[in-house]
Amino acid sequence: MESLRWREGILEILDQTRLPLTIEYVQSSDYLAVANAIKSMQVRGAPAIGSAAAFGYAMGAREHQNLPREQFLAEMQEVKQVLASTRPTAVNLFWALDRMEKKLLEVSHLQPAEIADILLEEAKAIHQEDLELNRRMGEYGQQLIPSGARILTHCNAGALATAGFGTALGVIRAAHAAGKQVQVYADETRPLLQGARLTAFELMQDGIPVTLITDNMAGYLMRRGMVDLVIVGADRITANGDVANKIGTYGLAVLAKENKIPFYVAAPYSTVDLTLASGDDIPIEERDPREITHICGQRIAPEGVKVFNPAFDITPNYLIDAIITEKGIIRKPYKVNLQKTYGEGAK
Ligand SMILES: CSC[C@H]1O[C@H](OP(=O)(O)O)[C@H](O)[C@@H]1O
Repeated sequence: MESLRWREGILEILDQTRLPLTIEYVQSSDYLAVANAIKSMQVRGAPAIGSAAAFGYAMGAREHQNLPREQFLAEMQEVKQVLASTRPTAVNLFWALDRMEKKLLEVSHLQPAEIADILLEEAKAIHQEDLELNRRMGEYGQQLIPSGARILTHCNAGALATAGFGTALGVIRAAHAAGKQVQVYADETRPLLQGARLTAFELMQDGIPVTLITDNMAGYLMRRGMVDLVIVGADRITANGDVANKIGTYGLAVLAKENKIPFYVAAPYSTVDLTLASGDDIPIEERDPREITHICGQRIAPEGVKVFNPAFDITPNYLIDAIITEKGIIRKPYKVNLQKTYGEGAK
């Protein structure tokens, strides 16, 4: 099951708002449709958002390819701005758009139609690269997974959040494939239930033992010695190793520290943002109050109740035991080791 796929000139997006009950690919015919799919979370998950935006940018180029070059280039700035305005926290969105714009500028001397073809190939390359990175990350990360491990995870950092295989779930898949008999506790992850709807779905499809719990049960399991490690994804990792991830991640990290349980983050280079010094600098998306007052369209809270709905939180670096990447396992001191791995001049 792919979060998105390019089929005969059309971007098909798996509508994750309808999973797991309905498996439906929606066809996005233009970049505005892709922007709406990102904003409405039909496609979600940091790397998947990056891929979708890359294809959206390429589709924008195709839509405008009959314009004179100067007008074409001007329109492409609007395309980038619309896609960049969809969600603020996952840096993969901006990483992908910057990479697409860089490619555009490299070939801006060509005819718009030629540029559009080149941009489509770049979007395909971003998508394929993410899949390859996830598999590499999985191989490195599974070295941290003892046989028989009972793993707690939060939200969905699986194939549905990426171009395939997953980041945190990619590590779990690789451990399972290596014969390590892992079992997973999946936080349901209020308010949008990515854990209940997506992670449980993915792991059951793969035959990986998964038990669904509510978010407020995590502490109970950890204190009772039912969890050997926690592994989550990320939406942005800053230069000092602070991590933005789905709301509730910070609480899990505190509970893990309190119970002396290893806490791991899995993410590719496109999630690392060395331009930000710390997690305090990461914009945190606030979403529609209806995501909290309603479930499946059914009101569960009083009309008019005040709501606060931050979609992410920040886990400070001292609570993170290792960051699993496609280049290996990164440990403290994160500022030094992230710079060494991803900074200027890194190999
Ligand atoms: C592999 S990154 C997945 C990451 O994205 C999720 O957020 P959302 O579902 O709102 O896009 C969550 O933070 C996951 O850890």
